[in-house]
Amino acid sequence: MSAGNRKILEVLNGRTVSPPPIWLMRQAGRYLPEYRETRAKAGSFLDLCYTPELAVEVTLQPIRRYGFDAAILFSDILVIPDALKRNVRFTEGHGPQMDPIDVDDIEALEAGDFIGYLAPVMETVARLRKELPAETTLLGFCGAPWTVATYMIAGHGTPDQAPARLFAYRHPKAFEKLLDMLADISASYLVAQIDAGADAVQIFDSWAGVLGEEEFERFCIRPVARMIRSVRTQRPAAKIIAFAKGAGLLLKDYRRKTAADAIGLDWTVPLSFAAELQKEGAVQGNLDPMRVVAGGSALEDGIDAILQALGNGPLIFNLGHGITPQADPENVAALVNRVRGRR
Ligand SMILES: Cc1c2[nH]c(c1CCC(=O)O)Cc1[nH]c(c(CCC(=O)O)c1C)Cc1[nH]c(c(CCC(=O)O)c1C)Cc1[nH]c(c(C)c1CCC(=O)O)C2
Repeated sequence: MSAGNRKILEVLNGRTVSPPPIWLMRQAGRYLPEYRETRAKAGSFLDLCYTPELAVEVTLQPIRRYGFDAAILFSDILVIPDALKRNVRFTEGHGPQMDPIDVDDIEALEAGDFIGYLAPVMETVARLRKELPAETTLLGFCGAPWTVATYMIAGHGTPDQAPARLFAYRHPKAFEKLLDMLADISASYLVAQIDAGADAVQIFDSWAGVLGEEEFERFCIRPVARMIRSVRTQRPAAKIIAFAKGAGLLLKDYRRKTAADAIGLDWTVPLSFAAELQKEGAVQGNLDPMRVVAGGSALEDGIDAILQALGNGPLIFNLGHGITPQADPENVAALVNRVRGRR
């Protein structure tokens, strides 16, 4: 089977595939016992990301179990600040942490040989492309500049990204410089993943939803548009999914101005609006991850509503955000079967 038969690439080329192809954000993760087993063998979470043998194994686990149409490289969006020497660490129960960046640090920030530093990630991508079934699309990814910057500024996750919003108002020049730098190195990082064998890439802007209209334009649309232009200048055939969680009505602008091949939708996007967005190109989403935890009719009704509203256009079936550790693996099997029409 040639790459031309990979269903997700079909959809990214604007075609309708029926039933729609499916993968899940965070499909490799703690809800799977085999993930927890491999995770226990790695030292830290970053060791797992930087050990190709283990990263390949956890990427393949959900493909073996469910036969998803895409595998997503196992890594994290915070490998970029890690490569920028921000001392990133993941401690049990605390989420990610790193040294918070200030104005002077931004002036001094140098990309250095970040691609060399991230060579294990590219090796994971290359090994995956060799090991995956021919019909499975391999997705690379990175964080969008705004979302990565929120962690770099606070030094950890926060409920509303107040530290980054405040920093952006107080130090607009330094903040813009940080976003531009992240856009440029993230574009190079995506190009390196494509060269290593990724068929398409997704840009995660998980914190887009905390911004006002003007800030969304400056901090999300502008840098992501810059990244996509840069990737396409270097690799004209690149296929790109952009996921701006919580962007709501602003998704129309987001699609037009970034020119992404598909836009990811979270579960708060009304299906009638999603159908309107779909008239302008492919969409991905948008089942509430809690429906997968609930199972039963909550799961079935959620799936059916999406298929009914979006199944007759270019759709990549997905969740509206990552699957959570509480999800029952049996419910994921039921989800895949129902989307594929094996009720
Ligand atoms: C914001 C963000 C991060 N990482 C990511 C985002 C954007 C998407 C989103 O919003 O979910 C993206 C990400 N993180 C991970 C992947 C792997 C690929 C996949 O299966 O989707 C991807 C695509 C693995 C991971 N990244 C992380 C885990 C869990 C850590 C573990 O297994 O010990 C996994 C499987 C850790 C992580 N990494 C991050 C946080 C906030 C956390 C801690 C929260 C948590 O524990 O769930 C940053």
